[in-house]
Amino acid sequence: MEAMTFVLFGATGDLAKRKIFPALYNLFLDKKLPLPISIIGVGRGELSDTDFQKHVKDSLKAFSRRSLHDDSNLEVFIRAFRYSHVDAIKAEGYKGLLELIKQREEELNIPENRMFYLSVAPELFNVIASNIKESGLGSTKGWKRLIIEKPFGHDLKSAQVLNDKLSKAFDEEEIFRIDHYLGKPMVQNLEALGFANPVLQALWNNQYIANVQITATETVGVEERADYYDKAGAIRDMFQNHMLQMLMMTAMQLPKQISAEEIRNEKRKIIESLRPLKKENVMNHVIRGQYGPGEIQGKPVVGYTGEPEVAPSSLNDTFVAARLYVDDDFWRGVPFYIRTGKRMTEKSTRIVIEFKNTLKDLYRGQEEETAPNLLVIEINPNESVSLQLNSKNPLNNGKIEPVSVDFSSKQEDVPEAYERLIYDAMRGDSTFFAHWKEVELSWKWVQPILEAFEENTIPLQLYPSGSTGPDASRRLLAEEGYKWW
Ligand SMILES: NC(=O)C1=CN([C@@H]2O[C@H](COP(=O)(O)OP(=O)(O)OC[C@H]3O[C@@H](n4cnc5c(N)ncnc54)[C@H](OP(=O)(O)O)[C@@H]3O)[C@@H](O)[C@H]2O)C=CC1
Ligand SMILES: O=C1O[C@H](COP(=O)(O)O)[C@@H](O)[C@H](O)[C@H]1O
Repeated sequence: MEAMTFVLFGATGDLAKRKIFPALYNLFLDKKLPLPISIIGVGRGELSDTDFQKHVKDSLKAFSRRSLHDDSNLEVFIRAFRYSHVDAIKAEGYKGLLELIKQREEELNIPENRMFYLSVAPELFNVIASNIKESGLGSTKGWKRLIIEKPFGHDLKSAQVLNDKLSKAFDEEEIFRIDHYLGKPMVQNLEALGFANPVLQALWNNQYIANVQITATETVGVEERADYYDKAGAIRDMFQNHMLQMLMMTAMQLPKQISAEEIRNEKRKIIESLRPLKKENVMNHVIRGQYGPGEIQGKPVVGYTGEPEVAPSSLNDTFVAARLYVDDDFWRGVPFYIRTGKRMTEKSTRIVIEFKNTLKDLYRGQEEETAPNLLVIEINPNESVSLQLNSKNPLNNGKIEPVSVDFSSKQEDVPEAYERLIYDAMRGDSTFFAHWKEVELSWKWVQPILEAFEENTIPLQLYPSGSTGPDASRRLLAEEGYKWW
């Protein structure tokens, strides 16, 4: 991998501390960081390089997946860090930043390859990108790349405006839009599951699959993020990005070759084939929920509107379930059910493929009913792939019962999503980053839902904290004779 300068805007922030520094450090330990490397943190606070290096070290102590005990390497890693005190919205500060970048490039004898990571509030994305361009930071003899965090826009229009502005400073292939779900090992594994197994490949269509269920539930509530979350809701926070990305990854077809471009093309075809929703139809396909008071792990918790900094009258969605259809030749007629919510019974991200139960009638009249075959892909916190089959149980009078065959072994010490994604961006591999077209089409698809929620034309279903969500979400599946797995 080529040597580079890694400029981190928002270096004193929460994400940098919890995810980005630990990711860089673990890449360093795995010898996946190009050395020497120049890492420059940017923030408005007045920190010396030594203060900043201490801040990085403290973050690693608190959040690295590998401990720092007896780590003689640590000092080598920490010495790569410098700090630049810049108000990123003011153009004048960039002169000093450029000088520091150049000085370090010379000292370390590294080429002008520059990675700019914007771990700052989204309102700053376009002003920083434009300042990078105008100040000459982006005029390099090597390459330049931009990593940006979510949220990418607040709706279709704002996302388009933001993209237009970013594209004045960076080309599409230079922009790496992080969706951390695409860095999860099991989401990345979807590609191999579908493409490297002819058995599954043959069954991956509407002839054999009855429905697909994609779930991401959490036990946590809004935490300290009410300011952002109350304007975003589950629809923008999880559904428009992570959930639709998982849908695309699950439904895409085998590309002609495995490359970033081909895979992203296949994903795009899926989002293009999603049956559009009309605003007046949203209530038939989408459930909007909000958590009320309840219990999480035996402890009482307040409802959403009782959370600090949430207005008592807030109608914000903390739960969304929806039924979608991919109207292409492979998936026509197969419902995709998606649900995501906070303050639910368990933390679980999983994809369940329910196969058609074509042999159900064979056992009718014998007081037995076969369960459908299920392919269960556990993404978080467990990582596993299992297949539910039917088999006679000799310990129960030979009755047919579902058995689960597990194909995975728990891997210890797996790199975290941020490690994988930062490593990919450093190599220039954009396979697991969201292309602008995917983002735009996702916003386009959810836009009628945003409007229906805004206009309050669909009921807000309250569910108790610690439950599996509103009853209406179960009815959504029951209408077609299914249930959530
Ligand atoms: N935290 C998380 O778990 C997640 C965060 N994200 C996204 O990541 C981004 C960062 O989030 P997070 O770290 O939580 O935010 P924080 O508020 O914790 O940090 C913001 C950072 O931006 C810096 N900053 C703010 N204004 C300026 C400015 N004018 N010039 C230079 N630096 C500035 C702050 O430094 P200073 O005050 O010193 O200037 C601080 O380092 C956001 O886009 C967020 O949506 C996405 C997923 C999860
Ligand atoms: O992006 C986000 O994701 C987290 C859930 O991520 P996970 O990796 O723990 O499944 C969610 O809590 C947060 O609200 C959202 O912004």
